Amino acid sequence: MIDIINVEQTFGDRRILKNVNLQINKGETMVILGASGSGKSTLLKMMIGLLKPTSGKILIDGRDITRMPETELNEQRKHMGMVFQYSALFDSMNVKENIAFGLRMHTKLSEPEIDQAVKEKLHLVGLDGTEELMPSNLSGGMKKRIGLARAIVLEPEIILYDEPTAGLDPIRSTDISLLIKNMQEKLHVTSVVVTHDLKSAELIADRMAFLYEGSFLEIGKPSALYQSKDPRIKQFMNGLPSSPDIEKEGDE
Ligand SMILES: Nc1ncnc2c1ncn2[C@@H]1O[C@H](COP(=O)(O)OP(=O)(O)OP(=O)(O)O)[C@@H](O)[C@H]1O
Repeated sequence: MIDIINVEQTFGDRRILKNVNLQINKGETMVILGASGSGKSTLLKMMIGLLKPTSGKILIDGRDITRMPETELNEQRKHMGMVFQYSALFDSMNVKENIAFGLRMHTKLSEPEIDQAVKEKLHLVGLDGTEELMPSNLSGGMKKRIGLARAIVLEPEIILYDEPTAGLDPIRSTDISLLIKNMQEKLHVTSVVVTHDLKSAELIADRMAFLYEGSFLEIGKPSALYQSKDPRIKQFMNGLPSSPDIEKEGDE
């Protein structure tokens, strides 16, 4: 379980996250929604220990990663996979080496075992036989899939996704969302997905959390967000243009 307790983040004099609390249960898919700049990626970076909060705690299975020494944090990260917004593949490595990277870093698997693990993960993401391709020869959707294969290669208990469907056309976006769902069903991982893609969120979320200017306004089943009376949530869920009146109304 991931337990975010009273987390605050300031950059200079800007308070980006304000007293954030969120519990993510084992095996669930939590989707974090919110407008650009609301602090979603900042929170995700904290969950994998890339950024330390200004104050507060982040417990993973009861252990506070914000206070862990680097060696222990690295150990913890082996149980976590991250899918980055722009795939973040190594351009000079082929698909196999990109996926095998974590295995070479963190395990002592033999070459045939690595081959087998890469093959299995490529099969899971529907890209059998692409081991020798270079990232420059892959479409955006394929790169996302390879990013996903790389994130699951160490069979993590937690997968964090930063905008997994960003930059994809609607059909590819649905493909990736279904893949995330499929992965969830097969691997029973705990997933945290940051997105503004509502269609994708609906397909994959067990629960949703709506971040607004650094605070959660609502955390609950998707229906709770769709039925919310808060004008700031209604506006986002209905894709309405921003209006100063809505912000004023929401602050009352
Ligand atoms: N290292 C940093 N130093 C200073 N400001 C930062 C830093 N990282 C993020 N910010 C600021 O914090 C705010 C929240 O950024 P964040 O990337 O978390 O938002 P987001 O909700 O993920 O947005 P988007 O959906 O556009 O990716 C932004 O105003 C951003 O400029």
